[in-house]
Amino acid sequence: MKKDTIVANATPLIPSAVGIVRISGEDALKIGKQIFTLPQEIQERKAYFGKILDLDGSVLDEGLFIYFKAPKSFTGEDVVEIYPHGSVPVIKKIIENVITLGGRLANPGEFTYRAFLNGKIDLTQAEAIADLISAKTEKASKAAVRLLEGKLSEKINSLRETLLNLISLIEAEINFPEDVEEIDSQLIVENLLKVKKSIDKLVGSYKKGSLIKEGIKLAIVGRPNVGKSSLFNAMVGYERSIVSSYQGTTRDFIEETLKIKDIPIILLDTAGIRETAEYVEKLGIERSKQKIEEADIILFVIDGSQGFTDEDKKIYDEIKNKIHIIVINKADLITKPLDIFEKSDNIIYTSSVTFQGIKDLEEKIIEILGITETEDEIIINLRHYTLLKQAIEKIEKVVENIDFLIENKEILMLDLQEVLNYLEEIVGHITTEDVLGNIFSKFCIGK
Ligand SMILES: Nc1nc2c(c(=O)[nH]1)N(C=O)[C@@H](CNc1ccc(C(=O)N[C@@H](CCC(=O)O)C(=O)O)cc1)CN2
Ligand SMILES: Nc1nc2c(ncn2[C@@H]2O[C@H](COP(=O)(O)OP(=O)(O)OP(=O)(O)O)[C@@H](O)[C@H]2O)c(=O)[nH]1
Ligand SMILES: [Mg+2]
Repeated sequence: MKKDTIVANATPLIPSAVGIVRISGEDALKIGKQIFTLPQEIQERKAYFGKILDLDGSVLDEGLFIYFKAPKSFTGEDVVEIYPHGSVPVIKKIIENVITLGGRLANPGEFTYRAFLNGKIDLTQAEAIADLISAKTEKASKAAVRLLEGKLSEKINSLRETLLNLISLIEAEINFPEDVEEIDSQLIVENLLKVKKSIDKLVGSYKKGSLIKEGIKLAIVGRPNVGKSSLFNAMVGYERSIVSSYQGTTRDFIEETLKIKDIPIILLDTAGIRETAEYVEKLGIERSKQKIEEADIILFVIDGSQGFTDEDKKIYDEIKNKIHIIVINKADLITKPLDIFEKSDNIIYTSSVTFQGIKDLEEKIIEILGITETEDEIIINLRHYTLLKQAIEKIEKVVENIDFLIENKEILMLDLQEVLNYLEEIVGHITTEDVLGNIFSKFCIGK
């Protein structure tokens, strides 16, 4: 079946130095030749400078033209790229003309989808492209690039091989019981545990992966007037939140994003929690409590000059089971450390006046999250995480029931096949339309 030829801008439609229009499909070159002045014979993968023509032959712009001959292109199909200046009307006109000449506007993610269908990239690599484009920090882009380079695929493929070997041994025994040695369950268990260990490690990296990708929600919590908003401002670096000596200054929560050691942080200033609040303040306190629920870490702030009051204690009891750091603020007003918490490693003294302790607090946040530098693969994708978890669960069941399964090799086969399927789904050897639709619909046009 002949696939239609698709076209889209590969660069955003905003005024810029240079833009790219990408055409992919069987007619890419035929169409491209009608809208660009080229020599009679052109070579593939060579940049040509020339005029970009309108359909009436008039000149739209001058630019570059590159022809990537199938299958040596991003999509694996014939691809033509036209590089005009980054002028919005020019780019739009080129696309319109390509459509008039028989092309069709690409759906979001369709170039990448074709690269996947044509075996140029696997599913994890396609997902990596989306992650790379949307990465907000260098750490996130590095993790995505490793995925794009196929590092996860390599790992998954080597695990698949181990499973396939096991499956073929068992299959041989089922089909030719006379000719092959009986497999002992020890060997199966050993191999499965080896596979499980690798998967465990990947699964364990997901928390870090999602922190790197999505950021960390940090809520500043405490009773009124302890200096939450002052701390918030000190951390974001400007007077974002209103500070005053009046209790109940912050009514609604306030959110700002910042980076600590290249990790995106969503910092929340909340209303001081107290019981004797009036109506509007009460609404704010309700919101604070809701934000506490959603936060990854709580910065529990007390006023060092007043010590640990009964009111503090009440709030502390509500948050102490969540990951938290105790911030003893207004440290400039005290001369000796408070001896209120027996022995917690998670106490930091800060002052929003002298800025003492702010750096330590930031370091403590990173330490508490356990984000250390590693070169190991990091799972940044929920789909991968879910499938890996399912694979682990199945392996555990098999190991648990190995005595039964070794006597019932057909069932054992099916179980191992199921583990294998989870891994195949990750790289995209087995997929449903739904999964693919879901993945590629998240792309932007032109990708
Ligand atoms: N101009 C331009 N820049 C781009 C892209 C693009 O499509 N066009 N990309 C789009 O995402 C990324 C690069 N991805 C690409 C991947 C493969 C091939 C390619 O031509 N592959 C051939 C030849 C490989 C080779 O010579 O080693 C192949 O795989 O056969 C091109 C771009 C980022 N930069
Ligand atoms: N000396 C000193 N004063 C501080 C410090 N941090 C805050 N303050 C003062 O404490 C008062 C209350 O500060 P805020 O930051 O508004 O307190 P809050 O916890 O946000 O209060 P609510 O929004 O009412 O819950 C203000 O007068 C601040 O100037 C500090 O580290 N040292
Ligand atoms: Mg406040």
